Amino acid sequence: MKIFSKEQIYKGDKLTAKKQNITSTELMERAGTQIFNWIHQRMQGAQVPIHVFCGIGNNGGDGLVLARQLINYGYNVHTYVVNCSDKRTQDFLVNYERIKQTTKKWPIMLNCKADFPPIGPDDIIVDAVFGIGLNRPPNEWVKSLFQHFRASNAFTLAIDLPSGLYADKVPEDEDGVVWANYTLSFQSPKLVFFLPDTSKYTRQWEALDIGIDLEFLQQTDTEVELIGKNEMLPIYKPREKFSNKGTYGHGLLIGGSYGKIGAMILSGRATLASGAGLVTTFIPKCGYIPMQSVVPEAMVITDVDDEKLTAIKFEIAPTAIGIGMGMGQDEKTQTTFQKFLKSNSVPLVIDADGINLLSKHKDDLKLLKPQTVLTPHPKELERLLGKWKNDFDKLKKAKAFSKKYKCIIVIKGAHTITVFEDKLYVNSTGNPGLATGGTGDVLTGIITGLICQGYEPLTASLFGVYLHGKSADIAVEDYGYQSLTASHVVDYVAQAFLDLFAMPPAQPPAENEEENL
Ligand SMILES: NC(=O)C1=CN([C@@H]2O[C@H](COP(=O)(O)OP(=O)(O)OC[C@H]3O[C@@H](n4cnc5c(N)ncnc54)[C@H](OP(=O)(O)O)[C@@H]3O)[C@@H](O)[C@H]2O)[C@H](O)CC1
Ligand SMILES: [K+]
Repeated sequence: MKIFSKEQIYKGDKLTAKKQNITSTELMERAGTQIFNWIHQRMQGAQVPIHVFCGIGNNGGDGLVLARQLINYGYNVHTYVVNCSDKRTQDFLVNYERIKQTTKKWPIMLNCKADFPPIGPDDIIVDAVFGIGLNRPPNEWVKSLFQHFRASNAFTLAIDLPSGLYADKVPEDEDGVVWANYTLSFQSPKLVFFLPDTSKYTRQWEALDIGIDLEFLQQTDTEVELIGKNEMLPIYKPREKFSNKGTYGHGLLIGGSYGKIGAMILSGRATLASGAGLVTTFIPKCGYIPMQSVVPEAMVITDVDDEKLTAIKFEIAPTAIGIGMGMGQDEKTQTTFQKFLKSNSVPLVIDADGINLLSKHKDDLKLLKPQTVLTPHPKELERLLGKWKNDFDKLKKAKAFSKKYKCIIVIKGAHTITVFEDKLYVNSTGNPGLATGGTGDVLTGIITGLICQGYEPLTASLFGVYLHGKSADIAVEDYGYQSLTASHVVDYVAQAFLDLFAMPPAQPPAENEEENL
């Protein structure tokens, strides 16, 4: 799913009105009606007090459309105008008139703290104060209003995005933002829903289709894309009938050190589970017996050293290599890693200590071949890029780094973001159960296995991240967040593949349909 910038959203609105020969007021009516339908479907007329707080722009206009429709359907509605500026947009004014003609209970003007209404914990707040038009921090009294929302503990539904949250930067003061339970966003979600600094402002979100011009949606290239099943299904490569293990590539995993052979076992198992034809692991001697015993499918080449890697040498011709898992940062390991980078021409995934060694010896970064995949967690990324001011700064630095070294950066996190040059791919699968040792080793194994099967490194990264998160999402149903381990994630990769083709559960026939059976 594309994630549009706010400039693109404004452009899409204009174009839609023009092409569909409708006014912007009609588009607002559509937007407000979609929100109304969403609420009405869930509330079915329940008389819970609904407080609709409208700003003075088009987000406020959406709120007024919603409030009018709720009133028409007999809901218990209280409408407020948060009078934070003397300006009014045209469509706000149209809908302000319309609501005044609908009910004698006119919207209440809020001008200062003394005007705030009481809000009960079982009431509902609709936040339509600011949308994508926010361009400066809210006034002090408006901030207090947002804190009043939060203190009420009422369910808060934000329209388009939580007020006080910018579409494209991190707010300075978290008290100046609405903390929403749910956000109904028009046409596509906003990037801020997925970033560690800003995702806390909405627990859940949903995108509502307001009929923006299809051609515009299809043809506009966005900087950000949300990756889900719909994006992954078309790239899936089916297994051929007349194929053999050679068809699906030979994955080589290099890493491990005394006490960290488990990382390599997990990676090895994951490379196999993702479909590689053959897997070889290159590990220190101490790992030979455990690896052969636990992963009988994998072949093993050992270093001359018992406990660490000192001389990476092999005579096989791998299709893809994953390196760095549990590898340690010994000086001798650094020397052989650098030598390896100089001579290697096989597609490469670098993880963990591989990344740490690159961060310590930044000159080695120029040895990376184009489309090398790096899979850092936030600390490893910081070592690589230096400190950042906030998430937008982090992404800017990551894009510059990716362009400089032509590499793919998989920034691991609650929503893993894969960065390649100027593009950002936000993953939609995964859960907090993945916050446990070894899951990163599994991810590296999966991505390496996918490259072995002919997926381009970028596609393999996106698909690998998606499958890894999906495995965890399925596994968590059986193991719960606390007990989920990296081994479970490997065990459930199969389910993640199968889920790509799972049919949605059949709906029971509607009553009148049943009669016709
Ligand atoms: N396709 C769609 O997504 C549609 C979205 N709609 C809704 O429209 C809003 C965007 O509406 P807009 O009027 O552009 O912006 P806002 O409502 O967010 O803000 C209105 C104006 O408020 C001023 N402003 C900005 N920051 C502050 C502040 N801190 N304090 C006071 N006032 C502020 C600013 O104007 P200025 O001239 O004063 O700078 C804003 O322009 C979108 O989010 C959707 O909800 C459409 O209804 C349908 C299509
Ligand atoms: K809002």
